[in-house]
Amino acid sequence: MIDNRVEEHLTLLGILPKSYILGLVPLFLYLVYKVAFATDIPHIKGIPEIPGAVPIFGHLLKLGEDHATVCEGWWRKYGDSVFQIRLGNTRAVVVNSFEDCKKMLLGHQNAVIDRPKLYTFHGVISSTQGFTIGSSPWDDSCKKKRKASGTALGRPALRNYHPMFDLESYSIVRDIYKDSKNGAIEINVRPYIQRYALNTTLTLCYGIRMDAVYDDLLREILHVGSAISLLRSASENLQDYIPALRYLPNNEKNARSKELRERRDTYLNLLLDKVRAMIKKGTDKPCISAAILKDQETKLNGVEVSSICLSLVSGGFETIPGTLTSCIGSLSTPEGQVWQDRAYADIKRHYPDIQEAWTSAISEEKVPYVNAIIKEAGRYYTVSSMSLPRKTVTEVNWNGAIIPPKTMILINAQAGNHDVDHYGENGGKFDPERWLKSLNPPEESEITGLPHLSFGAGSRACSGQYIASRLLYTALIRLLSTYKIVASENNPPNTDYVEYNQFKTALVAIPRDFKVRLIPRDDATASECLAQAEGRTKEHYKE
Ligand code: HEM
Repeated sequence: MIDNRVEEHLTLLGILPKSYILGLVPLFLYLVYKVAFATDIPHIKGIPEIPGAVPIFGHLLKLGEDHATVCEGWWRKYGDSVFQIRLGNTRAVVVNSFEDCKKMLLGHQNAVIDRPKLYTFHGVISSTQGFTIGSSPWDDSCKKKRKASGTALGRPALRNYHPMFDLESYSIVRDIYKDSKNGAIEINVRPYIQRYALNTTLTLCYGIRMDAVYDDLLREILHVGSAISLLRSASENLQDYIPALRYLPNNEKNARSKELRERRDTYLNLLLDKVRAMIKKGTDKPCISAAILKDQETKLNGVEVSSICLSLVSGGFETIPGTLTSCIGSLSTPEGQVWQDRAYADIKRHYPDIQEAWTSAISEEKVPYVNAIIKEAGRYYTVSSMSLPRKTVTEVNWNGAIIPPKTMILINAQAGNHDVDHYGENGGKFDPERWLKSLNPPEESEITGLPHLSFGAGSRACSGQYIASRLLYTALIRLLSTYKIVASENNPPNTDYVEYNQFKTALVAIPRDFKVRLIPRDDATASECLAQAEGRTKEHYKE
């Protein structure tokens, strides 16, 4: 209400006539309503909205830091697997059960092919190197980038990478053998796996790798990448959904984003410069950036090349370590000793000579028990718990309710992956044997369709899923055939599918640190496997 004295004042001053001021009141109230309650997409009829949204923030405060777990709780509390929420000024549809996630991603794959643009990530962090593929809206440029990455990461391309799988997985065992004094000292396996994942994508993109686990450039890339992943979640970035916050003085989010952007630009430019220099000297290795830089006919521009390399580097360096480290955590528990023994017996069944297991692991994924462990690790530890957000390009008719174009769709992969209606009563437990139809001998169940939601599905599914499976497989075969892995008594792993993650706000989970003790299975064979791998890789990579 406008106070009478203010009205008189303004009227007396001759600024506004009284009737005019009264006329402005509804406009003012409308504007207040608009700012406090309005969303990009109006309420969607026929899809329940979670109660308790507050002005301006909507459900953001209720969602807290761990959106996947809170949404899973809402699904169970209110009984609707699909519901709408308000993230500040943005309306989003959240999908929770396995069947509904599958139906949204596969049944409506053309309609949900787009990705939303967010202020902090797209507007500030990505303003120089372009968007990663996983964050690019669906347009011609994204199509070209997805095609190029699909070629580099597809199943047929894997055979070109055998020497790289050999070298990088050998390096894990070589260094943990050395640093743990062949099992005498407990170690944290994550840094070795981080180097494994990062070296793989750096080799693919730039033909460059770092041999030391604590190499400065390697650690800088990992540090900046993780810090950026923290800036991509809704709970960290209220300014993405409440635009007024962007204009606060001393905006720390923007300052931090710019600092990280500069640090990322520095190493991406350095890597590309190294490739240019190698091309000039004729010493460049086969890799994506050299191929594109040398190919004058290429249809990709400079920003697109950077974006592809950035997508591959950031696509793998946290997802692989998150999955593999947590998987090793579960295998190292007392219960996990049985799984390890069965996996070892299955490796020996297929490869009575362990050296053959080492050499074959780079080119074929033949051991059913190890495949079962990999599927279960992917499902149980849903490292990207809310997947990557999607946006509708056309209407989606969801059981009669019309979800309009441009609506944000959030796939709660964590909820779908632990859905007891799909995976049975023990859906909340880590159990590799759920993927086997027989144990003696282990035989994989035939899966038609989607085993789990961790790689997404449909039109924007993970481009790196085949290479990811091979990386997990090769490393596990070599580790499990060399060591029995036992959890540290003082620093054991947290194997809860929510609590294993130390940063709930990050886009990709970062497992809490833990240590394991490694008990050598057969010293003589391990030394022989390492010596042979060293010989092979030296021969292959000699200048
Ligand atoms: C365990 C390992 C991995 C997991 C759990 C994972 C998970 C995901 C998820 C959930 C998505 C979004 C899918 C969707 O919207 O339906 C995605 C997209 C993507 N991933 Fe992965 N990823 C992994 C490894 C990798 C690797 C190793 C690479 C590259 C070397 C990679 C490259 C990509 C790319 C380029 C996209 C974007 C696809 C698009 O938007 O069109 N990923 N990944």
